[in-house]
Amino acid sequence: MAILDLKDVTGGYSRKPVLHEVSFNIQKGELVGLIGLNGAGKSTTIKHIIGLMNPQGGAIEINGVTFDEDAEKYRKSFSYIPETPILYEELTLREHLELTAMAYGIPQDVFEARSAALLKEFRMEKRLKWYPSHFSKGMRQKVMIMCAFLAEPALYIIDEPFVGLDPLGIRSLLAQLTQRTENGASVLMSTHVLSTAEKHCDRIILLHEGSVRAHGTMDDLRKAFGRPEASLDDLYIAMTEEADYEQLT
Ligand SMILES: Nc1ncnc2c1ncn2[C@@H]1O[C@H](COP(=O)(O)OP(=O)(O)OP(=O)(O)O)[C@@H](O)[C@H]1O
Repeated sequence: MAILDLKDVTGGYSRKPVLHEVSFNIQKGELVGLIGLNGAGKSTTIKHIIGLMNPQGGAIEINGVTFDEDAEKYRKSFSYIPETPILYEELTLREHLELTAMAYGIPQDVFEARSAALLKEFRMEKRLKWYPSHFSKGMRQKVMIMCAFLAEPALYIIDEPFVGLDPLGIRSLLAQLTQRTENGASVLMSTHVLSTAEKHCDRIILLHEGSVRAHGTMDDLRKAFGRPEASLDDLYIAMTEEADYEQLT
């Protein structure tokens, strides 16, 4: 059974859909990249998956359950790292972590062990008593990442994680993702950093104007585009040029 399964998802902010019958799935242990131009519909897809928006058509299942069938079970099956960190200005870093542990019902001893490891990995041990107003952009993002990783759910949903992080932060994030997928967790990650996506993703979904244009492993995509040597960068550009050409004809 797929951990995440989207079937013909149509949806948007008004009657006019932004997503057109989007279908893909993610299996256990897979890291899948969601790639597309600005405005292609990546964040909108993610908002539907996390239950923030309701599909106008089609269905989304996480671990075999839709949001409407069992919202609590659905929510506890994933962690979400948003593109723009959302923090509580009146809570310290430690309190953010504690609140997350409470929300996911993580026992105190497990919480202590997991948070200590994450604080070390993301070099934030000395910031436990800090409030978000004192954090840099990258530090704010690290708080969100650490909170998401505390829970150890079946699925991580990550919206453009690389932009605000320094190279050590990126390395730590990728190390955590690798370790977690090796342990059977699944990841959906949207990003514009195509070289990283190409190197680390098991499969790629190319989204264009709200539709899935192509999906599969790098080899599948190279075959689909008839470009055996192409990088993801090349394929991405080919996809947009092809789409522009279709619009002209
Ligand atoms: N809150 C909103 N209200 C109305 N339309 C929106 C809203 N957010 C996004 N859209 C529209 O939905 C479409 C898809 O946007 P979305 O944010 O999903 O793209 P994206 O692929 O995540 O882009 P980016 O790479 O720029 O983050 C765009 O046409 C955008 O204008």
